[in-house]
Amino acid sequence: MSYPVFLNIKDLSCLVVGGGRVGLRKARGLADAGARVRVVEPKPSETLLEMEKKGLVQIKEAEFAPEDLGGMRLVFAATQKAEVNALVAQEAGKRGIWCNIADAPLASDFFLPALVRRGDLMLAISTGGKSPALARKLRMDLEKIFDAAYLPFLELMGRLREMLLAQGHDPDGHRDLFRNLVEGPLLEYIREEDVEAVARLLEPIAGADAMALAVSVTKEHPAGKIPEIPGDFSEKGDS
Ligand SMILES: C[C@@]1(CC(=O)O)c2cc3[nH]c(cc4nc(cc5[nH]c(cc(n2)[C@H]1CCC(=O)O)[C@@](C)(CC(=O)O)[C@@H]5CCC(=O)O)C(CC(=O)O)=C4CCC(=O)O)c(CCC(=O)O)c3CC(=O)O
Ligand SMILES: NC(=O)C1=CN([C@@H]2O[C@H](COP(=O)(O)OP(=O)(O)OC[C@H]3O[C@@H](n4cnc5c(N)ncnc54)[C@H](O)[C@@H]3O)[C@@H](O)[C@H]2O)C=CC1
Repeated sequence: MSYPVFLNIKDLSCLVVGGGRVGLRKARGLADAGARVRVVEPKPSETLLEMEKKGLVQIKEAEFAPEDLGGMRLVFAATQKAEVNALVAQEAGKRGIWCNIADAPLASDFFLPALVRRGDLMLAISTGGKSPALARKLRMDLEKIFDAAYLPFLELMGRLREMLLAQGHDPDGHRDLFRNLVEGPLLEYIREEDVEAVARLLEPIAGADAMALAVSVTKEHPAGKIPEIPGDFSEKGDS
């Protein structure tokens, strides 16, 4: 039985051993979450070198050596060689560093879910390592249900909550209000980019600011478009 968490890894030093297809995916996810990513890879690909140019990762062009683990908090063993991955895991274990092993789920300290991201909304899917192909398929199914409109929808809910909490705390009153908003037609109006209808729903809370709020949320985040979201590979379809 695993324990799900959302880690704050901003500025955390993370090591990816092996920058092939899998290592690259892990490195990208880490960089998108703001980690300091080092990749140990004797033959870096063009894509990996591009990432280094953009300042997303730092490459050490060499084979893994245990001293690479110095100062690291998370490590990903992602070479195609089982014995190298096992060595990485063993050395990380000695140092108390959490390790993800690409070819040995059961020996890993943690593994990664498939992700649907819509701004701060994040759905994580795990099959406990039984079927990554199923995790990927479910991710694609969920992307259709949780479409781009969820991004402005959640932005708006966040702003309304801020406004109300600034006016004072009233947990009981707020609960009903927020429940009605998330269960009502607001999402549909955002999807249709119907600014007037959104404003009408917001009026009881935002008063004179309702229209400005409705415009800013729908114009800043038009429902039809998903902006580049850190950590979002979901739109790329493939893994
Ligand atoms: C245990 C885990 C460890 C970890 O990496 O954290 C792991 C392990 C392994 N994956 C393997 C294969 C594939 N992995 C994918 C895809 C993803 N794999 C991911 C996670 C995980 N993979 C962790 C468990 C997650 C869970 O299920 O709970 C995802 C969700 C997230 C991510 O990696 O970012 C990402 C989907 C992202 C997306 O698309 O949204 C595909 C799909 C494809 O490419 O089409 C295939 C081929 C099809 C298949 O095998 O199912 C093999 C080789 C098996 C072999 O040799 O045959 C192993 C090793 C083994 O099982 O021994
Ligand atoms: N966890 C996951 O999501 C998945 C895991 N896998 C497993 O992940 C592993 C890697 O798969 P791919 O990325 O497709 O392989 P790949 O062959 O594309 O990449 C492996 C990389 O490791 C590098 N490497 C080899 N020896 C090294 C060393 N001593 N030090 C540093 N780097 C070294 C190679 O130069 C190569 O670039 C395989 O064991 C595979 O079974 C495969 C698919 C998905």
